[in-house]
Amino acid sequence: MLKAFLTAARGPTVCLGRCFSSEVSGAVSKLAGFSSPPFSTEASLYVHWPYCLKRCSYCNFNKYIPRSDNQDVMLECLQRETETLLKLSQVSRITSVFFGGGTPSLAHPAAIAAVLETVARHAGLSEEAEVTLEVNPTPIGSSKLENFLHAGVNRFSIGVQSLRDDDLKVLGRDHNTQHALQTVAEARRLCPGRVSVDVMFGRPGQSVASWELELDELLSVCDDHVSLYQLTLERGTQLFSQVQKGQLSVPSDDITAVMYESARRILQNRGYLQYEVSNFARNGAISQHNMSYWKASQYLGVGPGAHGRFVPHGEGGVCREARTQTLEPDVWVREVQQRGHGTRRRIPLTHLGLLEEVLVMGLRLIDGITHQHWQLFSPRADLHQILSSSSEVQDLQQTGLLILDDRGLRCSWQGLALMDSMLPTLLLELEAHITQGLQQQARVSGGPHHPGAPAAGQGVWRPTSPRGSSSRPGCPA
Ligand SMILES: C[S@@+](CC[C@H](N)C(=O)[O-])C[C@H]1O[C@@H](n2cnc3c(N)ncnc32)[C@H](O)[C@@H]1O
Ligand SMILES: C[S@@+](CC[C@H](N)C(=O)[O-])C[C@H]1O[C@@H](n2cnc3c(N)ncnc32)[C@H](O)[C@@H]1O
Ligand code: SF4
Repeated sequence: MLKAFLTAARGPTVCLGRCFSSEVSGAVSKLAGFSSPPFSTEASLYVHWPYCLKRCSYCNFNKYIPRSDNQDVMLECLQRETETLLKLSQVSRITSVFFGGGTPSLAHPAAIAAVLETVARHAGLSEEAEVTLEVNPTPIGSSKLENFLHAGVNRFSIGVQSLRDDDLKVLGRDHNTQHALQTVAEARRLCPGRVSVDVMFGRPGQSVASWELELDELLSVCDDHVSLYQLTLERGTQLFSQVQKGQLSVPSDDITAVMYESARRILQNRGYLQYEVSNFARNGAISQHNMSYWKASQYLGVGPGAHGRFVPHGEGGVCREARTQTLEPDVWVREVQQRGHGTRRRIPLTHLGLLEEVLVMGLRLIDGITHQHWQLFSPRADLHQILSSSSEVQDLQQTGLLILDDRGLRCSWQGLALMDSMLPTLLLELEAHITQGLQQQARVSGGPHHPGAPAAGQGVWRPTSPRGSSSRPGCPA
């Protein structure tokens, strides 16, 4: 199963404030193969709320326990950074907004409303745009749901994680099963058809039989969207050291593979169609925002540690950049107050880097990557040209794990669970094809690559190493 998180390569960090003029970047693009993604004035927006009431034992996301109430200053800075990034990207329409964290349900509903107003003031935000808020199912979170709805939220993503009190304790959650059930029921009352639940499997002490029973219980109370994540032991977390010391044990890879397969079957039997490695929906309730990641669309990331991918048209940029905001909230606040944004890392994506993202993210989808979609990013080389002549790719097709046909490239049902092991082959073929093209181009134009430009594959975002099996969220955290 895929560990399909994207992680930053330890490539060169682009100096903040440096910008390419269109003319220079155009010339560099030609020789170094920088990306010119399809021109778009649209983007989705991710907003990170970095605070939690307590640390869950397994979590290594960017979150902090607040030392004091600084909601006012956080709000001011989130608004200011949203404004800055909207101007910089020249995006005129935001297609979806996702408030994630951390625990964004700790924010005042008025803060959520104010961020949405900022978006609407500086770019279009249509009435129909999906606006998701992650909710921790504590009594505090659920009592505010109605206010969040009035603030403009129209989709709730609830971190249920488990319906077993003992397991919730081991995970260090600050809710119990009763709280989770109440929150899901209240969210469904307010937002029918637009409630998602996150649940984790592969937890300490879990068996296949107990997991199947628990999932069945969850499906009888939940709404139309389920995200299923395999618990990943993250270095530096309490759970990691408990397992290292032998105080707790987690199911083996073979067992978690069986858990994943049985969950896929149970969800399918209950009418939830799998549309991505970790995501299942009934009645077409797929997550539009996450879809923008898997389709490699532009997105802005606002708040500490948020990630974005966009072309900074506002300063004459022509290639897409992978951007990360400063992680630590106090430092991020200072930076936003001083210069309007807390962007810490800017990495211009090469043509190869962009295509790698299209491939890695797109293959997570059950429908994979269509030829039309690929062509938007790679008008000159289609998927057949890049992959068909490779004997390794042919082997993957013959074993029934990978499909490359008139529709495009995708994993089979069986292949989706093994995508991690297929990616290196596909990425190598892609790299070889693009590098060959660049070498030919350099020979024709009679010169080496521009000295200041990263070579193809350098300073780009790469998939994590193909180890182990995991269905942790395919989102850019
Ligand atoms: C980062 S949390 C933020 C939402 C919210 N604070 C919560 O915990 O419900 C988003 C989701 O990531 C998933 N997640 C976090 N840490 C994980 C881990 N170590 N392994 C697998 N999934 C994880 C959980 O399912 C969680 O609902
Ligand atoms: C784990 S996913 C869960 C999504 C949920 N299952 C759903 O369908 O709505 C959400 C988490 O990923 C992380 N995340 C998503 N988009 C991000 C971005 N652009 N930058 C940084 N973190 C992001 C955040 O920690 C967020 O809590
Ligand atoms: S899992 Fe959610 S609530 Fe728990 S520490 Fe991580 S972000 Fe906070």
